Amino acid sequence: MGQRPDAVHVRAPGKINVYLGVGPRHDDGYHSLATVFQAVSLYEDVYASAAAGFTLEVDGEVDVSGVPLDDRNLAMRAAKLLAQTAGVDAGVHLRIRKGVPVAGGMGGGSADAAAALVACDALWGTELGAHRLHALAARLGADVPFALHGGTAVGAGRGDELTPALARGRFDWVLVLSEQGLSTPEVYGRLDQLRAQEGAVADDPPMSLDVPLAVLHALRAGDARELAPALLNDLEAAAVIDRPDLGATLIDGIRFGALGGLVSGSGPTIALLCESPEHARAVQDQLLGTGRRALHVHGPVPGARLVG
Ligand SMILES: C[C@](O)(CO)[C@H](O)COP(=O)(O)OP(=O)(O)OC[C@H]1O[C@@H](n2ccc(N)nc2=O)[C@H](O)[C@@H]1O
Ligand SMILES: Nc1ncnc2c1ncn2[C@@H]1O[C@H](COP(=O)(O)OP(=O)(O)OP(=O)(O)O)[C@@H](O)[C@H]1O
Repeated sequence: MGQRPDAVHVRAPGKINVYLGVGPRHDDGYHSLATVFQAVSLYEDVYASAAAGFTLEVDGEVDVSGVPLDDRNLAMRAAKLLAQTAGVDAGVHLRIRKGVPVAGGMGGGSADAAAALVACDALWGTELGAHRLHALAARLGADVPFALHGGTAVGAGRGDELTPALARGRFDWVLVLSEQGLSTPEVYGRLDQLRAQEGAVADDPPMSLDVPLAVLHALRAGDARELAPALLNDLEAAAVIDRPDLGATLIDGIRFGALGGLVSGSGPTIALLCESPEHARAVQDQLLGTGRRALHVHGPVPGARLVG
């Protein structure tokens, strides 16, 4: 056991799926993925302090009314899973300050879970190490390992089998937020329906599930112009069917000069790729002018980290 602080602060990022290829659905309800995550500069801050039991409070810069405060909360589940696994006989009070939109397709809850793992590991001095923390993260949700990892990474399997991707420089994104969130399982379910309607049948040859070389090359080159035409999200049609306004936002983003754009993860956040910070601010201003909520972020940024 290492030194035990009374309180710790961990920061974890939201993410964009720069590429999201969705393969077949398996019997466990999960789909095989070929995805590229990029962690962006929109953060969840988790403050953990020593306590007898397990308690939680949530506030933030985004609407937090949809966030559960009981055992359904991913951060709470992360703390309890770590305590159980490491045989810790202590509690924690977690305060989550959310900067990532709730149910926005940017992995905010997953970032909370990753941050809670790192925070409780430090608070309790369990020193589990990166490998075992990753294994716990994967049990909490498909996006949680990436929130620990951060940077830019290729995700296979459920999205939890990660390989770091080389990415040079920085990429500037404008995010357009929605007031109403989308449910991740419902969006995956809608994609299955669309595919069934298109006549895809169970004994079709397996879909090819690889991240295109064009995506990896553009990231390696740090070239937003090269990356823009390669952005793709197989969940986009399923998200846009329920939310036609997202299609209009994408069109406006391109009309205002973004190099390209896509729905982030299961949506409804839209991510628009820009060439430079100045370019992103110009696109952001135009979107703000239409009354939309638009933020300028950049990636890649690190995964869940102790602050201070
Ligand atoms: C859309 C993405 O954000 C893209 O990174 C993720 O695939 C979703 O990751 P997540 O929210 O961490 O997902 P989980 O909490 O593990 O699963 C929620 C639900 O999403 C669907 N799901 C998730 C991941 C995956 N590879 N296939 C799926 O079909 C399943 O219906 C699952 O029950
Ligand atoms: N710590 C948490 N923060 C936010 N939502 C949480 C949390 N724990 C559980 N939830 C539940 O999970 C749902 C989706 O949360 P989240 O904000 O992570 O969505 P998301 O960013 O779309 O997820 P992903 O991109 O990983 O699919 C919420 O509507 C809420 O009911």
